[in-house]
Amino acid sequence: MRPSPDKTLTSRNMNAKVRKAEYAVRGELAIRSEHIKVELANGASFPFKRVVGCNIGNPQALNQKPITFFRQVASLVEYPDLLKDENAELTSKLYPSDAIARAKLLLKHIGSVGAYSHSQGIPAIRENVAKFIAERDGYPADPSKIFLTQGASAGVQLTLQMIVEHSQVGIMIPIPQYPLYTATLAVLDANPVPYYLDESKGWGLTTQELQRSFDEAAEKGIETRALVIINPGNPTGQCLTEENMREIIGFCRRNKVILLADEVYQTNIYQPEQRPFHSFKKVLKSMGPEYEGFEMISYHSISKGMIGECGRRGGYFECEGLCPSILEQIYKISSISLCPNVQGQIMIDLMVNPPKKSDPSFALYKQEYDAIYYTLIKRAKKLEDMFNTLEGYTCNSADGAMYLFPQIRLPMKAIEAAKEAGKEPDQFYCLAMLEATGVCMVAGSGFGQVEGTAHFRSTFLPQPELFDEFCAQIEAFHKEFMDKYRD
Ligand SMILES: Cc1ncc(COP(=O)(O)O)c(CN[C@@H]2CONC2=O)c1O
Repeated sequence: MRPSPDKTLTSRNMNAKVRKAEYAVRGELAIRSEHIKVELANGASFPFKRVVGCNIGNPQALNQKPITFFRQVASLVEYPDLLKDENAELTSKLYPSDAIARAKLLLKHIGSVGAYSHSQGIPAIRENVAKFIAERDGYPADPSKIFLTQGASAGVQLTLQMIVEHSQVGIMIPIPQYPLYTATLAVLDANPVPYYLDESKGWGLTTQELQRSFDEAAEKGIETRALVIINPGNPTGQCLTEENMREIIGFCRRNKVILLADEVYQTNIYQPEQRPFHSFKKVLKSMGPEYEGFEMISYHSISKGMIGECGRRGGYFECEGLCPSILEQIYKISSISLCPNVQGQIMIDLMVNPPKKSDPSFALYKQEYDAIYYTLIKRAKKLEDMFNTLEGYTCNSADGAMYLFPQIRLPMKAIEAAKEAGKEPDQFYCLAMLEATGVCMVAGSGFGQVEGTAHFRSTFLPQPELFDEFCAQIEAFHKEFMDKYRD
């Protein structure tokens, strides 16, 4: 397409695949919420005092306190002079001995946080990740098959790039799904192959639905090569049973599909007795030698859990059953970006190797970790219960992750008004909520949903001291909205 007279690059002649990509978590609602923040700061009046960002799982943006030990180590490696003998007396007053020891050990492996590291990630940290995986699962892990990344997002994008050979390749994704996947597939010009989670069964997943989705794609000439499983689910919060996981692995093997196991919420587990987290690595290895060579990639991140160090951009993926030549290609692609940022890698090390019971910092670490964990459980339940009292709402509980995804049944008048405004009904509802309360959600249409249904996703992260106000604002808004559009 010819560029316009004064610009070489325009939205018309840019890469059409990039133009097609959408990421609702930071889409229209998030953009409007940012504008409102500026207007509020400039003295504009709104029927609320503050914007509450429930659109993104970003705990520290909502005043969640970072884990003290992690920040102590991070600050020491950032300014190594604090570790010099001449500063020992001052530093020992400010920092516990195990934080000082950890910082020194890390610097022994790293040299400087300002230096490029190994492109696959610092070997000593990858060894700690492998130890963590082995202890978690009871099966060995190989550091040479672990890649540290700029958040799990970068790992997902890199590995999908490896798999998508041409525009007939299909990648199976859950509906509802986290839009990192559809956005990345759009840029790669690949085919999202949707399989539906069953809301009436707690967002359950059946192999019958997987096979239906796979076969339907095949009939269209799509060559499905991978299956994305998000466990615990985002936006839906469900946690898979071991039996279901074995069935899923069986489906992948029968259909020669690589399993992409997104497990970034593996410690956000709120019913550990009834629905504990099982890694796909553990379940796979428990299925015995006939599954030798099964191809799988598992992802983890420092952005979630009780850590919430989203801005540092740290994550990893573990490769299972991939050809050595593919691992070499993954390394080559990783090396083009030189290395993941070193402070993010350090946070991965701290995530997989936190203070132990015998360490001076363990008591504080456990106290902080548990405090965050139990308040997440409490807020999840409170918000779920509130949603289920609202007219037209039904909301499944969150077994895990950081979100609730209520279905909303809106009056026909509201649906017609949404159509008039050129919006999906749930987007229209969320925009109205934002303008009335300052609470920013993400419409279900941004995650995919059964045709004719409407949902939105809310985090349960607003700080405990504001949570009652937050809930009351939504209740009041919803009543007013339903009265306004009552059929
Ligand atoms: C399922 C899932 N996978 C990967 C990521 C990426 O994490 P990194 O920060 O490690 O790249 C996220 C982030 N969750 C987004 C961000 O906040 N809210 C969300 O839905 C996620 O929810």
